Amino acid sequence: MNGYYPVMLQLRGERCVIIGGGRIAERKAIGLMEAGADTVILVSPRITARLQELVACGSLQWNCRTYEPEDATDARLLFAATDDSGLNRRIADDGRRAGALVNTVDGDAGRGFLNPSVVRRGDLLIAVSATGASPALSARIKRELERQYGEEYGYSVEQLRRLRDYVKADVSEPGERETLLRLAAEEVPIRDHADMEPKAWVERLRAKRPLD
Ligand SMILES: C[C@@]1(CC(=O)O)C2=NC(=C\c3[nH]c(c(CCC(=O)O)c3CC(=O)O)Cc3[nH]c(c(CC(=O)O)c3CCC(=O)O)/C=C3\N/C(=C\2)[C@@H](CCC(=O)O)[C@]3(C)CC(=O)O)/[C@H]1CCC(=O)O
Ligand SMILES: NC(=O)c1ccc[n+]([C@@H]2O[C@H](COP(=O)([O-])OP(=O)(O)OC[C@H]3O[C@@H](n4cnc5c(N)ncnc54)[C@H](O)[C@@H]3O)[C@@H](O)[C@H]2O)c1
Repeated sequence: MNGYYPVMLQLRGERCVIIGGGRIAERKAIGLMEAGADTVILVSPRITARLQELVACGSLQWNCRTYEPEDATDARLLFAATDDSGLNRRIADDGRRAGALVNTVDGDAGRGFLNPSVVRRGDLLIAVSATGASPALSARIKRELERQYGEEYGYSVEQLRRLRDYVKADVSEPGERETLLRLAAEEVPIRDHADMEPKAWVERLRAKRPLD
């Protein structure tokens, strides 16, 4: 076991702090925003043009200066994303002392968290990691998954969620609930957008494979 444990973090309302403003900090910032993080703070004397645009439209806060240890205080996630590996190590130590989860972009992968490569299709989120052995392999597998799981999965997962809410409220027998939800998951992706009303869908599933 290499010690890595995958989780899905809910970042709404959580303070995410990125130290550095280069190409890699930009990728981390965009990944946070795609996840719906609403409190993202950049600390760097220089930032990329794309990051400047995001600051200008109010999506990110930018503290235009070099790192100070106080930046690590109260961060839920802290990214040490400068081009100075000694500094990245100090940032990571400060962050851990302050109780933050820390990502270090330059290879100090033994502690803290790593970013996986991500495919998003609405509420379907597929994350791939080679846990530092090969980011290039993670990116390649992501491209393969993007082809296999197209945009239609976004709509499908939305419908599956509605169906599940309906079934949880309306089907009391646990075995029947599980069978219906498993059969529905096997039907996706849904290409025909007609009649995905949960009630009608359940009726069709029951007709397709009658339940005891
Ligand atoms: C998945 C992804 C997510 C993201 O960054 O958000 C990510 N790297 C991506 C791409 C990528 N990064 C690099 C290449 C060039 C090929 C190569 O070097 O292999 C490519 C390929 C490309 O660009 O296609 C270079 C690189 N990466 C790290 C170092 C430092 C080191 O290890 O020493 C260096 C060397 C720098 C140098 O040479 O100086 C370190 C890390 N990169 C990680 C994640 C973590 C491990 C995840 C894993 O193993 O799965 C980890 C440990 C820490 C972290 O950053 O969390 C993102 C995919 C984006 C996508 O989805 O398309
Ligand atoms: N994780 C990955 O996927 C990955 C991929 C390639 C490279 N890297 C590593 O990431 C590092 C950063 O790469 P980059 O392309 O973003 O570099 P870059 O040179 O474009 O950016 C470095 C940033 O750090 C900022 N910085 C420097 N000193 C600072 C300080 N004291 N306080 C605050 N900010 C400071 C600079 O202003 C700049 O914005 C590289 O050195 C490399 O080791 C990681």
